[in-house]
Amino acid sequence: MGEAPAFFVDNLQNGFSNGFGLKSKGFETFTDVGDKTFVIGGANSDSTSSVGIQIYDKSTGKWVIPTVLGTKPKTYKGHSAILLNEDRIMISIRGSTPDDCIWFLEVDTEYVKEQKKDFGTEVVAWSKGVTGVAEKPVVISGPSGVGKGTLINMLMKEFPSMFGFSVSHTTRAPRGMEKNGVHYHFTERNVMENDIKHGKFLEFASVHGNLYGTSIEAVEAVADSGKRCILDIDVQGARSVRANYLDAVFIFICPPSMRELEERLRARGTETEEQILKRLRNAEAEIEQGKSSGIFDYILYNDNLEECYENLMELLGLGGSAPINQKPASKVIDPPSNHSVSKINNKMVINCETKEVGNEAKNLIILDVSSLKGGAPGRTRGLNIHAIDLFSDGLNGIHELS
Ligand SMILES: Nc1nc2c(ncn2[C@@H]2O[C@H](COP(=O)(O)OP(=O)(O)O)[C@@H](O)[C@H]2O)c(=O)[nH]1
Ligand SMILES: Nc1ncnc2c1ncn2[C@@H]1O[C@H](COP(=O)(O)OP(=O)(O)O)[C@@H](O)[C@H]1O
Repeated sequence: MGEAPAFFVDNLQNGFSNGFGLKSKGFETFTDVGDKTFVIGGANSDSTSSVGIQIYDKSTGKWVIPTVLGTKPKTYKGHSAILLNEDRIMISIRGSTPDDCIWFLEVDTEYVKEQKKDFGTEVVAWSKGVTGVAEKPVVISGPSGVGKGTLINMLMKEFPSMFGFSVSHTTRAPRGMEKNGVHYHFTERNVMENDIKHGKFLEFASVHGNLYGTSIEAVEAVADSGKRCILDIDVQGARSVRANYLDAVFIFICPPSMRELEERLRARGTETEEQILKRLRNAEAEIEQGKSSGIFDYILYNDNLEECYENLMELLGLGGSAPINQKPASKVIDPPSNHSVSKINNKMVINCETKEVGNEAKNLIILDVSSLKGGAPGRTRGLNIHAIDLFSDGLNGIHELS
């Protein structure tokens, strides 16, 4: 049995009385979850404004402005909204770019419940909906000077369409050849601390006296491009990723000896004597933890560089003549400005009216949401999408998009 459309944004236009004494500006949707009503949009009638969110608590009769986490939709020209699994609202953005049209606003998921405890406020969290499921990221750790960067560069050079580097944020100063946004996002400590507070980082750590961290966006942007993400992070960061987040392959790179490590660090010539000594002092503890903490799935010794690289490729499934299974970038859909959303069992139906010259077509986009993975603070992956064209003479065809 089908269910009635949950909400059509068009119903609210032209001063529709919303029952809350709130003057509609034409872009809001109202979604009930328990005794709360989530009012999405309408913060600003400017067509390019970002989506505002307010919560009406029916039990207290009060309005609440929640803490909003995650990356929001880039553009906002109105939307349709529908409740999914009682804990998130699926939102399709009108006339947006194809990679930016399906979003989820989590309102009562496990992640949101945890964040509510931390913030002591109402919390909602955005995550972008994408098709496909990303390959496991690769976390590479090891002491300074062991050769992590060298190995990662070799991998990225040989398989440029397969791997993408997670560009970390750091408060340390750039080295001579380092480019902002390529090697690191070089940033001020107060800016980074504020972003950490607002849940934008997957992990962060203080290393050799500076703050380093992986933003959620850095990892997700690589996955969105259909590539496998490589993270070069310290042991503390690897521990956090292991504990909090994702299924990844964890690799620790060990030097053949402390003496060799020192020689490599000095030969690299990028640090002052004081910085080299600090890195060497920290290296002993890092190696100790890397070998014994149970964080890492593999330990590789980087004595001979070529051999170590071969071993790295082997454990990433690239050894010998292994085929390179390049996954296509996630496909997403593009609902036109004139659309609405409804729900039939566990399928979401986006109903699009399109007027082509000499041809009036109705296009249904069916989203199967039964195997969603992930969610805030990253992406909601695994959307299964089918498009159905209905022309005036009936069902014309079904196109599977993913
Ligand atoms: N936790 C964490 N560590 C990072 C991150 N980015 C880099 N690091 C680690 O910070 C340490 C210092 O990195 P860097 O200043 O580039 O010096 P290098 O290791 O001597 O090349 C290394 O152990 C990196 O793996 C990050 O985003 N998070
Ligand atoms: N197996 C190896 N043998 C000799 N030198 C190496 C080896 N691996 C890396 N190096 C050199 O050691 C220095 C440190 O390597 P780098 O990749 O910058 O380390 P990390 O990123 O772990 O700090 C670089 O000058 C690099 O060319």
